[in-house]
Amino acid sequence: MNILSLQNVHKAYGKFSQHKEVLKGVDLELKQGSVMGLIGANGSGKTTLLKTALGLLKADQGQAQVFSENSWNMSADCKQKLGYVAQKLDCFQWMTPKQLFDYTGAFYQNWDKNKVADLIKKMDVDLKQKISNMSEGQCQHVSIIQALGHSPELIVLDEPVASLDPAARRSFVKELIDMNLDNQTSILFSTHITSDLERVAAEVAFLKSGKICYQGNIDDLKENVVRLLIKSTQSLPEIATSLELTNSLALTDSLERTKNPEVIHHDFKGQHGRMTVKNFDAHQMVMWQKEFNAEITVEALSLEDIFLELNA
Ligand SMILES: Nc1ncnc2c1ncn2[C@@H]1O[C@H](COP(=O)(O)OP(=O)(O)OP(=O)(O)O)[C@@H](O)[C@H]1O
Repeated sequence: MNILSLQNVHKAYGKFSQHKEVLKGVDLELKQGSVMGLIGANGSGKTTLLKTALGLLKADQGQAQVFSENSWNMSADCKQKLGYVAQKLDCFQWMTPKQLFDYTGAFYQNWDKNKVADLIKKMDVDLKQKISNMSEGQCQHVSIIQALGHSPELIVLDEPVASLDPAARRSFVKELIDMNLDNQTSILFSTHITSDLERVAAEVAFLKSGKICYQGNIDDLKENVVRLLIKSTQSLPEIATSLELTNSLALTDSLERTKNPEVIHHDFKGQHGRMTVKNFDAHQMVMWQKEFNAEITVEALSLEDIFLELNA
C-alpha cells in the first residue's frame, strides 16, 4: 500500500517574468514501512516536493496523496499520523522547548511524554533556553522531537541532519532505523549526505530537472549503474563517433522503464577511456569489448559517485 504518492505533480512559483516551474511532472511512491532518501542538487526542488506532498503547498497540476487522501484537503485523522521536520524551525522562536512540546502535545492524541523525555535526554536539549537563542543544530533537535513525539506512522524530514554534528547525526539515524524496525514507520527524507542515506534508507529517489529520474532500491541502483574502464588498441574518440555515443543529459526514464544499456557519460582520451553506463548488462560489455577491441574492467560506484554522475 502506498503511504504517500505523487502523480504527474507540477509546481511553479511566481508570475510572468518571475514564473519558474520547479516540479515538472513528478511521480513518486512511498510504500508502507519503507525508508526513502530524496536527493537532488541545491535548488532542484526537494523542499518544494516534500511540501507539496504534505499539502503545505498546492500542486498546480497532478495528484498528491498521503494515506490515500488528497494532501491539500487532508483530514484531521490523517494529520495525526504525520510527522514533519522542516528545513528550519522558523516559528515559535519566543518559546522554550518545554513550552513548545507542551503546546504541540495538546494537538495529538498519541503524544507520548515518556518518549519525548527520552529524546530530550538523548539529544541533550535544554528545556529552559529560548528557541531564538539556540544554535541551528540545537533547533534541529527540538524540531525532530516535536515531529516524533506522537510516534507518527509517516515521517517526512527535510534535511534533518544538515546542522547536526557527526555524533548527533549517527544517533539520530539510529533513532530512525529503530522506529522503522519497531513500528514499521514509513520515512521520506531529503539529504545531501549520501553516507547517512545508505545507512538508513533502502530506497532512493533522484530529483533532476523537475522530475524523478530514478526511484528504487539503492542496491539495485548500484548494480545497475557502473563505470567501465576501457583500454583499447585503437583510438577511442573515433570509435565514439562511429558508435554515435553521446553523453545522456537527462535521465528522464527510470531504470525500470528503460532496459537498454545507456551511456550516461563518457570520457575518452586516445586508447583509454571511462564510460558510465545505466542498465549495465554483461552481454553488452562483451559486445563493446569486441567493437572497441578493448579490455574492459567494471568499476562499482558509490551512491555519491552515482549522484555526481547523474547530475553531471
Ligand atoms: N516561495 C518561493 N518563491 C519563489 N521561488 C521559490 C520559492 N521557494 C523556492 N523557490 C525556488 O524554487 C527552486 C527550488 O527550491 P527548493 O527549496 O524546493 O529546492 P531544494 O532542492 O530544497 O534546495 P536546497 O537543497 O538548496 O535546500 C529554487 O530555485 C528556489 O529559489
